[in-house]
Amino acid sequence: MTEHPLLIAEGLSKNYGARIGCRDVALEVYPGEVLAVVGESGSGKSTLLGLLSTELEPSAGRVSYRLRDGRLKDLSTLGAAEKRLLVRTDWGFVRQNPADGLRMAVSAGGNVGERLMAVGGRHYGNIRHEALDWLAKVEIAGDRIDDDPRAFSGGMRQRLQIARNLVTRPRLVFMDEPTGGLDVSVQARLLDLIRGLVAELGLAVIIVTHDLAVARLLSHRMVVMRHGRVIETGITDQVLDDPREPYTQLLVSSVLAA
Ligand SMILES: Nc1ncnc2c1ncn2[C@@H]1O[C@H](COP(=O)(O)OP(=O)(O)OP(=O)(O)O)[C@@H](O)[C@H]1O
Repeated sequence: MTEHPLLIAEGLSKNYGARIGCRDVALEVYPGEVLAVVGESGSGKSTLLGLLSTELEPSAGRVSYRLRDGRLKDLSTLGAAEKRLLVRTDWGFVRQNPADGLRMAVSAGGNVGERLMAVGGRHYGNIRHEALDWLAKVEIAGDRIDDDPRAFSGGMRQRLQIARNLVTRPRLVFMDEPTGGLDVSVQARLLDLIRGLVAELGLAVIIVTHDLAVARLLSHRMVVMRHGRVIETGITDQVLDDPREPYTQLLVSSVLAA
C-alpha cells in the first residue's frame, strides 16, 4: 500500500426529502485496498456507494479521487467528458444484478471487447484474443464467446460482468452485493475468483455487503453503517473479532447465532 489515498470522502451526506440516506461520512481508500461497507438493510450502504461513484449527487460534502497523474480531484468539478473517461477506464462497477452491468443482447466476447474499444483498442484480432483470455480467467469456456449472456446461468453472468469490468485494469472497482442472489456453492466459487483477481491485479475495491462472511473473506478494512452514519471502522478481522460498538457486537453475534 502506498501512503496516498486513492479516494477520500469528507462530510458526505445525502437526504431524500426528509429521509436521511447517509450522514456526514468520512473515509479513505488506499490503492490496492479492499474496503467493505456493511450494515443492515436501510443503513445507507447503497446510498454511500452511489455517492462515492458519483452516480448520486451529495446533499453535502465531497469525494476526491487521485487521477493517474497524481492530482487529487474533487469529483464534483469533473466535466462530463472527464467523468465518462474515468468511469470507462479507471473504474469498474460490479452490480448485484448482472443484467444491470452487462449488455444482455451482446455476445460475451462483445461485452468484454466493448470495454477494450472504449479505451482505444482497435485491432479485432487482439480484442478477441484478450476477450478469450478474460473469459478463461473467469472460468467461462472459450466456445461460449459468441453466446449472449441471456444463455448463461446467474453465476456465469456474474463472472462475465467481472471480466467486462476488469479487462481495462481499473484502479478502483465498486461492488454492490456481487454474490447476492446466488446459490451458496456458486457464491463461494465466485468469492474465491474475486479474491484471486483482486490480489493479482492489485485493485482497490469498495464493496457493499450485508454478509459479514463476504466482508471477512474479501476485505482488508471495513466500515459499519447504521442509520446513514459510519459507526465503526477498522481492520476487518479486528472489527469482527473484537467489535467496539455495541451495535457491531450485536450485528456480529446475530450472524454467528444464525
Ligand atoms: N430513492 C430514494 N428515495 C427515498 N428514500 C430513499 C431512496 N433510496 C434510499 N432511500 C432511503 O435511504 C435510506 C438508506 O437506504 P439505502 O438503500 O442506501 O440502504 P442500504 O443499506 O443499501 O439497504 P439495502 O441493504 O436494503 O439495499 C433508507 O431509509 C431508504 O429508505
